[in-house]
Amino acid sequence: MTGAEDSPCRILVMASGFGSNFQALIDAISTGPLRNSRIISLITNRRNAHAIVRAEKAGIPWDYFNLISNGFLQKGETNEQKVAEGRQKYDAALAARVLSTERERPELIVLAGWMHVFSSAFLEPIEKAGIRIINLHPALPGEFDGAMAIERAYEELKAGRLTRTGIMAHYVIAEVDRGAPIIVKEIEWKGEELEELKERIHLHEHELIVEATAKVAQEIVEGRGT
Ligand SMILES: Nc1nc2c(c(=O)[nH]1)N[C@@H](CN(C=O)c1ccc(C(=O)N[C@@H](CCC(=O)O)C(=O)O)cc1)CN2
Ligand SMILES: NCC(=O)N[C@@H]1O[C@H](COP(=O)([O-])[O-])[C@@H](O)[C@H]1O
Repeated sequence: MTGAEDSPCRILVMASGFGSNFQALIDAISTGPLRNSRIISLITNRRNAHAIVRAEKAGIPWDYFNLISNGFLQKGETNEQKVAEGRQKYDAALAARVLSTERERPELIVLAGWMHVFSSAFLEPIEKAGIRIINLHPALPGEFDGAMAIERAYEELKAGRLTRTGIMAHYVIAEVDRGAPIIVKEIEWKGEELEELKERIHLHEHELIVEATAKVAQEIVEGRGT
């Protein structure tokens, strides 16, 4: 890489859990497939997320920012209006945190097991700043949107209503898991139990998230200044 036009794509990863896909991205930067990128930071909404340990081992700055712990919603609140208001305020504050002039600004946000549904309060300011958001989802387009996708697919496979499931990386829009697909991979069921299927799916996910992130990062790097 020579000038600013060839500097690595600045990536912010958001993860809520074990972080094996985050680790796949970290490893891909050092081993080559993601050499066009740099992970500038991790944001997690779960203090016990193992993704934090991975960030610390990799020397990647991380933030913990939680809907309840950071005071946007009372624990156990059931009033729908209060919950909606709290989520909107959290989302707006999270966007402000991402866009703060006190931190390096990302060009791409990768959701790697981020378990919080964004409202427009996050999506709009991020889109206005020209930052793309992509998400890894363990299902095929239009199937099993939302959380627990693999478990729900497994029930359909066992019932004989499906013979395959799949995974995808997609752009993030307000409608959950309905953004334009970037890469889609079908995964045939081999008759295995749920945990074995999950393990096999996760291995495919680790490849797909790197491939999709590298593809979008390259488009960003090549599109700078155009
Ligand atoms: N507006 C969007 N937000 C998010 C998207 C998206 O496509 N549009 N993708 C998700 C990731 N995701 C599936 O890929 C997903 C994650 C979590 C949930 C969910 O129901 N979350 C619950 C809380 C669940 C929990 O804390 O365990 C919630 O937010 O209330 C659905 C889909 C990321 N965000
Ligand atoms: N709807 C979003 C969703 O279900 N994402 C899923 O969370 C897991 C994160 O694993 P990880 O923490 O080991 O990367 C992955 O299976 C990913 O597809």
